[in-house]
Amino acid sequence: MTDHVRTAGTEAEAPAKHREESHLEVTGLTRDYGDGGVRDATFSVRRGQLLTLLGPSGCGKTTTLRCLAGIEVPDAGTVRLGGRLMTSAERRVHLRPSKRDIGMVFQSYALWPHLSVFENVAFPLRMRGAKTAAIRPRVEEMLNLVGLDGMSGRQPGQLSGGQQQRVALARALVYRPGLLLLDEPLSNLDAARRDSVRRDIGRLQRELGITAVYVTHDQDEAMMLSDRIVVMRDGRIVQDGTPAQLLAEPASLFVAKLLGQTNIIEGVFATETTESDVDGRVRRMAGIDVALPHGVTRLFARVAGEAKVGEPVSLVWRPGDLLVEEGESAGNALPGTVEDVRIGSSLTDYTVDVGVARIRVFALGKAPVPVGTRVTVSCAADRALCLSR
Ligand SMILES: Nc1ncnc2c1ncn2[C@@H]1O[C@H](COP(=O)(O)OP(=O)(O)OP(=O)(O)O)[C@@H](O)[C@H]1O
Repeated sequence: MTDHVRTAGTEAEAPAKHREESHLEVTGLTRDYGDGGVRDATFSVRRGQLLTLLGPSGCGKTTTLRCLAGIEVPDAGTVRLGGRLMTSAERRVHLRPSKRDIGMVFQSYALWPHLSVFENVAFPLRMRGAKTAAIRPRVEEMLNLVGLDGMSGRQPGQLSGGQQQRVALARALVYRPGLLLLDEPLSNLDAARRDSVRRDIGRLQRELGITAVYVTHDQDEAMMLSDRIVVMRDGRIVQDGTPAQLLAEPASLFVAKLLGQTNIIEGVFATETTESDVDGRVRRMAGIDVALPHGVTRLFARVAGEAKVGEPVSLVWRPGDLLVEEGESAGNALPGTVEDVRIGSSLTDYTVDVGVARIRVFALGKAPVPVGTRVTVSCAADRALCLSR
């Protein structure tokens, strides 16, 4: 599934073509705090792409980012940016953060409160000795790009959280760094501002062609922004791929659950068949026996990860893939009773009690099925997943 480069050798051994493709290469990165940190992380990011480190709190995302920034010194591994060695624990190479050509955006904005918006954004240019005449147009261009033209004279305290984060973004990008690092930049914002700042980050990163590493525990942010996602758990990388690959082929239940709302139905992997998809790839399909109150029913799903016949497995149905119909229904379906209906602006959110589980369904239907109705919930077999428990 990986289309990125894993380079195990030294800089001299890394093939030139690979170095060209991978703008950032991280190999065997380890920072051991005893009880936490990051272990043996290997991943790479192509030029102009955005990679997200996704995982629950404490899984090592920030530690990894700090090692990339040079704020943290790893115990083992290498970090190479644009072919240049930033860190090699083995060779005792460790470039200071200011020597790395990296821009950073933090959850806390980290603006200088006593400086104006203009001076905050101008700061990295002044640090690098830019001429005063060159500073004004660059700062104004950046403020324009983040939608803050006309606010350059204000102090950070006179701005909303979203505006402050835009200033931080402008400051990080004003000297066009080779790499942009973002650590949970939306966490302090309310839902509406989060959405608009997220869009701006995506647009700017694409328009400026910046290579970026983004840290979050929010799967929606990761799915919407990323070219690739690296999933972390307990300090280790457990899977990486494009958002579509991870959704379609999660390697474990942990990854499937992390990537969004899931309904889990327990069963036993009873039969296996294979079928070819439209691209001619052979897929494993499982028949899963689920024990309902009135007997066993067999449901079908694509096999993801390492699940094997005879094992207890989890059948994963995603709420957006399901259909609720009144009465009986043939196919890959479970009977149940509508327990709750929430009508949202674009979706109806059902909870259906199927005896062995409560199933959430996000449906587009305009005339919702009322609470108490006997229904069937169905899922196309190629949308359902069979994963080891
Ligand atoms: N300076 C440190 N000293 C000791 N342990 C640390 C230090 N920094 C982080 N840790 C531990 O390392 C683990 C990973 O921390 P890290 O901040 O990288 O996680 P995270 O995935 O970014 O979490 P969050 O989403 O909560 O920010 C945690 O168990 C944390 O307690």
